[in-house]
Parts: sequence; C-alpha cells; structure tokens
Amino acid sequence: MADTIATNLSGIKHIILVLSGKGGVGKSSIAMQLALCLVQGGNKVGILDIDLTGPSIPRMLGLDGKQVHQASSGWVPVFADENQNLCCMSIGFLLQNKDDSVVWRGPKKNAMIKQFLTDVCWGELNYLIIDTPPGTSDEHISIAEYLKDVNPDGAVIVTTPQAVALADVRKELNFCNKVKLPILGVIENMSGFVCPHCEECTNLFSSGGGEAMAQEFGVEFLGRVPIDPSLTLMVERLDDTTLENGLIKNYIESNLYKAFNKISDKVIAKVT
Ligand SMILES: Nc1ncnc2c1ncn2[C@@H]1O[C@H](COP(=O)(O)OP(=O)(O)OP(=O)(O)O)[C@@H](O)[C@H]1O
Ligand code: SF4
Repeated sequence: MADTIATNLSGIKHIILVLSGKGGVGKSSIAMQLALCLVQGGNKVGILDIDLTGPSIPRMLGLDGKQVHQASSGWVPVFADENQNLCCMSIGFLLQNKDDSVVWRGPKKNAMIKQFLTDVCWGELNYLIIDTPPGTSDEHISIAEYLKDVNPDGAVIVTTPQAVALADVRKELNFCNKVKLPILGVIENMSGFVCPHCEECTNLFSSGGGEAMAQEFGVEFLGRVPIDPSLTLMVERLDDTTLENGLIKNYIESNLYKAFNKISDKVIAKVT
C-alpha cells in the first residue's frame, strides 16, 4: 500500500499540510494563498482538499461544478489555470451537486483519502499543499499515517488572535508531535484590519498571541495575515476569467499578497 502511495507521489518535490485547531480561522484561504504565491514564483503546485465534509477549495478557486476526468492512469486533477501550473483535487468535484453533504464514517473517509493519494495523476509538482479539516480527526490521523513513507516536509498551523483559537492550536501542535509531523511554523490569520483608505492596521483583537504560542512551543512564527474584505470579494467575483487574469492578478495587487509573500518565502526557506 505504502509503495503505491510513494510511487504515485514520486514526482512531487515538497508536501505541506495546512492545519488548524478550529474551524473558520481561514485555513483554506491560507492554503489557497500559499498555492497562489508559489505559482506566482514560477512553481507547479497542486492542492489536495481532504476536508471531506466541508470542501471549500473548488469554490475559492472558482472551480465549482467542474468534474474530475477519469483517465486510464487514474483521476486527472482539475486545473485552475490555462498554463496548468495549479491543479487541485477535492471531494467537491466528485459530488453530483455542490450542496450534497458527505456523511461518512471513518473507514469510508480513510478510503477516499487513500484514493486521492494513490489514484490522482499528480505528475511532476514542486509543491503539493494539503488542506485538512479543522481539529484532529480521522482524516488527520489517516493522512499522517499514509504519508509516513513519503516524508512530508511538514505542517503549517493556522490560528487567529482570539485566545480560544490559540488554545485549539496547542492541541494541533501536540498532535503533530505525536504523529512526528514536522511543524514548519504558525501563521496568525485575521490579525488586524487594514484600512482600505490609509492602509493603517488596527488590531481588533489582542495581538501577538500566535507569536507567543510559537515561542512557547519552540516553533517558528511565520507571520500575520490581516483581515482584508477584498479576499471575499475576489472569490465571489471569480467567473470564467482565467486564474492569471482573475484571481492571481487581483491577489498580487492586494494587501494580502504583500503580507503573504513574505510568509510564503519563509515556508520555501524551511523546506528547501
Ligand atoms: N485574512 C482574511 N481576510 C478576510 N477574510 C478572510 C481572511 N481569511 C479568511 N477569510 C474569510 O473567512 C471565511 C472562512 O475562511 P476559510 O474557509 O478559509 O476558513 P477555514 O478555516 O478553512 O474554515 P473551515 O475549515 O471551517 O471550512 C471565508 O469566507 C474567507 O473568505
Ligand atoms: S484608519 Fe484612517 S483612513 Fe481608515 S477609516 Fe480610520 S481614520 Fe479613516
């Protein structure tokens, strides 16, 4: 089994998981932004969305309603751009209707995740970013187990400045230590609101919690990402425009890119 996964993923140079202790902290947005920064830097990138009950990657990349093509060699992931530099796989592409819900027990979820690793033709990629569900559930335990023989580079942990999200992240850090998944660092999302008029950053909640927690656990603090309402607008306005002319172009002009590009450089430095 492990051999099949290792063989199927052998063209991928780096595997990075994105985790969060709590839902809604922006884990999928962070996975998407990391992918966009890496593509912008000239890399070939894949996103695997293993959030089986709440897949958000297809919507975020404007790919809702797209279908996965079944080739003789396996599932062809959905490409988000004409140049085929960003591809993704999600349960969302396999559901008849995007509002269908997946109510599966652990074994069925594990089988699906394994199939994503063995049956998707990922080909040659510089990076595979794996977006996970919130918390530490069956999906996390199985992905850590399935990837054991391919030595993933590690996990990026996403939190927000609120104390409750930080407490949940502690559990996530402990989980990584338990399954021996290296921790690449912590990102504090929704950290302050940048005024669209003067670019002054106002901290709506206490700030610095993510950094303090990273210090306490001896892991790197990768940086802060501000709240930027244009992120939601960017995603909502995605239509048939190509990724380069739509999402990537708008993204690199936004405040988020300014903050995130530095974070993405730190992640690259950690894995290369
Ligand atoms: N920095 C940000 N600025 C503005 N909006 C943001 C930011 N980060 C995330 N959001 C918005 O917050 C919402 C939740 O984000 P997202 O879906 O990425 O969270 P999540 O942690 O993956 O959630 P879950 O795993 O529970 O589905 C989305 O509408 C997203 O657009
Ligand atoms: S931060 Fe400055 S420009 Fe923005 S709303 Fe406040 S006072 Fe106005």
